[in-house]
Amino acid sequence: MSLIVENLRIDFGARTVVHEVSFEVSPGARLGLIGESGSGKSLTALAILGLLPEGARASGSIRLDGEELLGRPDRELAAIRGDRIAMVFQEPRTALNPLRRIERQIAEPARLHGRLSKAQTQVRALELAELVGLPEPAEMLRRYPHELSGGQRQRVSIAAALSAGPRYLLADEPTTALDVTVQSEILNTFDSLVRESGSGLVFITHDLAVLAKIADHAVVLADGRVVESTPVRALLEAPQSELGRRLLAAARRTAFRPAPIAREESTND
Ligand SMILES: Nc1ncnc2c1ncn2[C@@H]1O[C@H](COP(=O)(O)OP(=O)(O)OP(=O)(O)O)[C@@H](O)[C@H]1O
Repeated sequence: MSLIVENLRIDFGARTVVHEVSFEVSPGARLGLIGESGSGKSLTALAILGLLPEGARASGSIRLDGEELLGRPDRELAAIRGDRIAMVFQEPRTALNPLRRIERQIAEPARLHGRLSKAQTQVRALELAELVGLPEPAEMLRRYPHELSGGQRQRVSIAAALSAGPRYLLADEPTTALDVTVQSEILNTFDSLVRESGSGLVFITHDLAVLAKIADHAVVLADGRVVESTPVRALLEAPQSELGRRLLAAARRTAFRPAPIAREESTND
């Protein structure tokens, strides 16, 4: 049982943006995809979900518990999304439907995949809202996304992603769009929930300090290529790639910088 990405390549016409990327994650394992902006992290995650943008062509292999996903019709991939693999996106504002109450969005994957009655759905939504730390959860469930803060919206996205109990969870920089004080709280909530759920995690980030909190294994991407694949501890102690060394130096600078400066940089991100 695992999610295996093998020699994944993504092209836009004649331009190759992801080159022969391979990694594997099993339920309960925590893998981080780390690289600078434009290195192909998001496209790799979108390829796994079958959600690549128009014009992108993927080749290689993506196997979910033994089944090939690449080339599967969208109808079949849609049945897998949210159920066996779920994703938390960078920007919760766009990930949520503005016209639906929070309760419906949180429980949507569980309901869609046919596991719960209406009454059970309501109970599950409340349970998840409490789990992800939404304040006054019963009242929050009646609101619409625009009536929540960015951090609260991201908590809703995390609850929705975990709702159907997916075996694998992809998270694309789920805290970068948030204020720095909210970031670490949400990261902690996310971390403990994923641990409890036992889902396999693919966590995307450009920040080694964040990666160190959440992942056990790191796949370092530069210009769409894997330049290092190693336990996070080894990456923190002795990075083997040039990019690994740069990411470590950047993480050390952030860690020793006074808080107000770090906050200013983070909101400009
Ligand atoms: N729709 C598109 N059409 C053409 N090129 C694209 C498209 N989407 C992404 N790319 C290119 O593919 C490359 C990888 O993009 P991707 O979004 O995966 O990077 P990333 O590592 O997730 O970056 P970031 O950290 O900024 O989100 C980039 O060079 C980008 O310009």
